[in-house]
Amino acid sequence: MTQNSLSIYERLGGVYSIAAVVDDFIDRIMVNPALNANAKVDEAHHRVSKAGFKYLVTEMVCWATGGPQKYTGKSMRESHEHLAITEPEWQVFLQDFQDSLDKFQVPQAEQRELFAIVASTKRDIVVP
Ligand code: HEM
Repeated sequence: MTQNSLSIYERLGGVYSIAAVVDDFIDRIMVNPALNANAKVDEAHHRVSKAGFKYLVTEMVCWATGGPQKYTGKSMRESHEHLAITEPEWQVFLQDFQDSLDKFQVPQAEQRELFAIVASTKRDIVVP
């Protein structure tokens, strides 16, 4: 199998690597004052357990990158529409994501693919 035929899940190093990045990323966003300035986000971030949140996001990223996991949480629209997330909040979220990917030295090609996956969910998450 050549390098290019590996799924992005495999190129990232599978569940252990993905879970480590998600762990760091969720630690950033759950305490980010710019995101918690949205009262609905702040309420939800303090209601849900960090461990459960990390579990669901890890499951989803593994599934979305071609891993064997199945995502068992709610749809992106269902889990975010009550939060009224704005474009500026989305940009703050993306910067935290960038910082986590850089910290773990995820290569540029994989970063581009991950940002494309994230972008594909935007219309279900950000208010128009
Ligand atoms: C690609 C982008 C995103 C992904 C993949 C994602 C993923 C998830 C997942 C898997 C859940 C749990 C769903 C469930 O409970 O079954 C969730 C909930 C949540 N997300 Fe996101 N999310 C994204 C963007 C955002 C943004 C930009 C924010 C803003 C800070 C945010 C804040 C939250 C909050 C606060 C919850 C808990 C909602 C509640 O239980 O009331 N998410 N997200």
